[in-house]
Amino acid sequence: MKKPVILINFKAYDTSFGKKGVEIAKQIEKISMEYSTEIIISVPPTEIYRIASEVSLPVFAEHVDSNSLGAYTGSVTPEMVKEAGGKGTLLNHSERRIRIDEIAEAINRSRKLDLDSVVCVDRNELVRAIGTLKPTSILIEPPELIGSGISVSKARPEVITEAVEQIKEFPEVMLIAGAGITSGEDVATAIKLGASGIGVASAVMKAKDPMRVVEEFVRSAKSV
Ligand SMILES: O=C(CO)COP(=O)(O)O
Repeated sequence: MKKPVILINFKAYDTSFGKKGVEIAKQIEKISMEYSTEIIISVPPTEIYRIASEVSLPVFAEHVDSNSLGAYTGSVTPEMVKEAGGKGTLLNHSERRIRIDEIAEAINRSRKLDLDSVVCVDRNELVRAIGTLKPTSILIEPPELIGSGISVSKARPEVITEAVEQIKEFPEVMLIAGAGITSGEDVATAIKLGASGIGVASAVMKAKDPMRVVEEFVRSAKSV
């Protein structure tokens, strides 16, 4: 993962899959190329293969299961994500919590497969505990701000600065921040507060013109 990290989490909006999902991914790819900036997208499991085949962006899973291969109906494992063309995974998103032992197992399996792992945490108290597991990155997101349009950068800047302090114990782990990011200013502020980048969903996936929004985010991230 390269700084500034811009991670767009597709979630499960009506724009997140099928033709619309591919269309948004292609628009994001255009901006990524134009500004020579890596943009990571995390997409639903059904879309990993299709989107990874259509664009050159790093495609992440929004979640993986940590069970081994075998008789586990419905599971999506790191091995499957890798084979589908994925480059990494989100873990423990507020909308998809998993246990700490599952997080540890998923990080280790991902690492062995050369997949990046981004572990979401909802509060500062978890940064150290997750940091010891050495994921590629920790994404801190106060849940009450997710999807609110009120950004963590403006409403809870101390969450970012505290997490940035705590992550210093783990120099190989990046700290990114998200929840309610809607403007270029929100992106720039998060980075100025010490984050290595941002995670975002609704401001892009629900936008009339997602390309314009992504362009504003990338410009702001690069301007810091
Ligand atoms: O959950 C998020 C990204 O993982 C943030 O969501 P919003 O950008 O919609 O607040």
